[in-house]
Amino acid sequence: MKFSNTYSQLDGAFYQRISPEQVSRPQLLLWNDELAGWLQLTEEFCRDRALLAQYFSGNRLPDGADPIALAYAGHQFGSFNPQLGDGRAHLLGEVLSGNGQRYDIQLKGSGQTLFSRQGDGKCALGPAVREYIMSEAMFALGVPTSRCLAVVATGEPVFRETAKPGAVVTRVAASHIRVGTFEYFAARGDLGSLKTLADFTISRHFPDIAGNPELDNEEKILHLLQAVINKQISLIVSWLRVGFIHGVMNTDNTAISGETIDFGPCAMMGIYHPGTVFSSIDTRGRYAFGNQAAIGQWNMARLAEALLPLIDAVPEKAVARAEPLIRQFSRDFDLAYRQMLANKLGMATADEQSTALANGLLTQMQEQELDYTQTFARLTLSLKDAGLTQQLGQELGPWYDSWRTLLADNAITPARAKSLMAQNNPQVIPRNHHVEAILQDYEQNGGSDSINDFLTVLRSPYRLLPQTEKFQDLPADGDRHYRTFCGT
Ligand SMILES: Nc1ncnc2c1ncn2[C@@H]1O[C@H](COP(=O)(O)OP(=O)(O)OP(=O)(O)O)[C@@H](O)[C@H]1O
Ligand SMILES: [Mg+2]
Repeated sequence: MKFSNTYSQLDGAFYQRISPEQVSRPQLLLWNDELAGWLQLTEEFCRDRALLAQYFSGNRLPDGADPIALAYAGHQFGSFNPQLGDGRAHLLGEVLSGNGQRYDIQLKGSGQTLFSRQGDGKCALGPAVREYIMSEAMFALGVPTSRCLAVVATGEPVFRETAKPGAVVTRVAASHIRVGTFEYFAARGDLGSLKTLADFTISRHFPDIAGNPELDNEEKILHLLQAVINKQISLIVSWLRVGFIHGVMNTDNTAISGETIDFGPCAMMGIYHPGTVFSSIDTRGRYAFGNQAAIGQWNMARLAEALLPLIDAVPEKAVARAEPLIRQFSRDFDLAYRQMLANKLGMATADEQSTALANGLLTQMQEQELDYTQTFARLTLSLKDAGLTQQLGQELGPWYDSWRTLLADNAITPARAKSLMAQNNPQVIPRNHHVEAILQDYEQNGGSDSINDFLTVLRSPYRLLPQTEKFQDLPADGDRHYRTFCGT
């Protein structure tokens, strides 16, 4: 593993330098070969599973690692907490992929840090495996996301309501800079660090801004804000495309890189309803499926606020420059969202008719309590299947005919529509009941026979494999009783 660390070269205000805690009996449960290859880890490094268990439990540091726990703040359910930070995570360092992209390698569940507050610094096995499964599924679905390289069981219990087996999960992300990282320095009035962070972020994630000689320093900050907003818009539109509910879109869980991060209470929507919430602590539905765009905008407003001192020394002037970008979020989101829905219905561009048609379908899905993924998947297949055409014609009534008519009116052949739809409508999502069954196996038996089959299916979400059917049945209760937890 060849580290090339940059964040740990920043000054001590940004992190605590601290090693992971030792664990007693590390055992490598999951190892992501494909990701290891992408990160250019050598075969020799990956061969010895006992050694990998030592490295990715935190027991032994790979050469060149420089472990740190990052400082950050964040708005949690709307309330500001000035001091969060990695309370159970250690960033080992950064590595470069074959195409020169830089990735953080971070252990989570690896022990207490300065930022642990009341927490034990640990992670239970269930949430670690959930993070692995969900992030692999999201990656295969084409959604920007952090990924997992390994899950190592620690051989030690962690105490939640009851004793549970413990684990360390290794996360790989373009960086771990969060909206909350900016808020941390802004709230302290530490403008020097805020500026350092902005420069670091621009050169790491948005080199085009850094290298643009036409921009002065203040304009660079505005461009940074716009670039982060654009990434959030694409991210949330992809979540909505596949029916993903993040569940805890706090600003400390909003990565500047535009990747999905923190899979704690996330879930997939089955039956379409914009009000769908599974997280047990989200009692008011702040992070409901259909609220995610508005929350994305709210989070970007918090980022803008944190950046204000770098935009203009006079607060009113800074606000006047940043505010239009936040306002524009809704319009840009709406455009991207309508485009995504048009694509899901086989049309390359959105117009009033495609939007009206899509809204009609969503309303009908809500009223008839239809499964979101299955409905779009069946519509896709129906373009080449007369039996399914007839079935859907009956189930969806006049809507189905008006869809086919609109395609025909726009001279879109069924074959062309199908090929676009097949790229936008997954046949497979990580269904909540299957994810839970596997997590239960891990918690009770230390492993699961079916995880490899499940991962194989999840890694080809746009194709039906022989094993697919086994994992795509709908939950008996329509997930009406399903609840998720933060996993802390
Ligand atoms: N068991 C724990 N011990 C110490 N700190 C914890 C623990 N669980 C969560 N925290 C801290 O509480 C805050 C919010 O937790 P949250 O569940 O959003 O994050 P997380 O799942 O630990 O990490 P991440 O956002 O990096 O995926 C973070 O500062 C996190 O480090
Ligand atoms: Mg978090």
